[in-house]
Amino acid sequence: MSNITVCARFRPLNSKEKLNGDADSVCIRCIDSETFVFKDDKDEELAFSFDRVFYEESKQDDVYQFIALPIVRDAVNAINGTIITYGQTGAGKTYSMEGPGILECDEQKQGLLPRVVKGLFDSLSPSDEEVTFSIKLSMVP
Ligand SMILES: Nc1ncnc2c1ncn2[C@@H]1O[C@H](COP(=O)(O)OP(=O)(O)OP(=O)(O)O)[C@@H](O)[C@H]1O
Repeated sequence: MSNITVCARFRPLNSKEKLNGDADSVCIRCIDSETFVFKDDKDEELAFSFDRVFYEESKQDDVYQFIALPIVRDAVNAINGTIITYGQTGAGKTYSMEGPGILECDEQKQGLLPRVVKGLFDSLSPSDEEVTFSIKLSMVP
């Protein structure tokens, strides 16, 4: 795998979209876990491939395991990593990064941020007394 991993994630339709009948106009068709087909307004189909495509039913933990866990493991060995979400408003960036609520939410729905913090502390080996870990956290709102 290259140094940069690029994934696509589709969120489920919300209740308003379902009421509007938007399910009929979904223009994405799954091919496999790396490729989807996008049907444009001229009904032309274009295939797009990524390192991984997370479809509507994907779990927060699937996203963590694939994207963030390798970065957490590297971070413990002093290798920098960055996770960036990109997409239009309402696409699910905050949900993927934080979950439905950063302070309280169902554990299964926790996003990358709380999982990374937990993963980081879980990865530190307390048995090796020769090694000192220093963790600094900064956030850009
Ligand atoms: N994978 C998902 N499963 C269930 N609900 C989701 C998912 N992704 C997003 N949502 C819901 O969709 C709505 C919009 O998501 P979110 O706020 O994360 O979008 P955003 O990309 O951060 O938007 P903005 O750029 O406007 O801040 C929220 O109500 C969120 O809970």
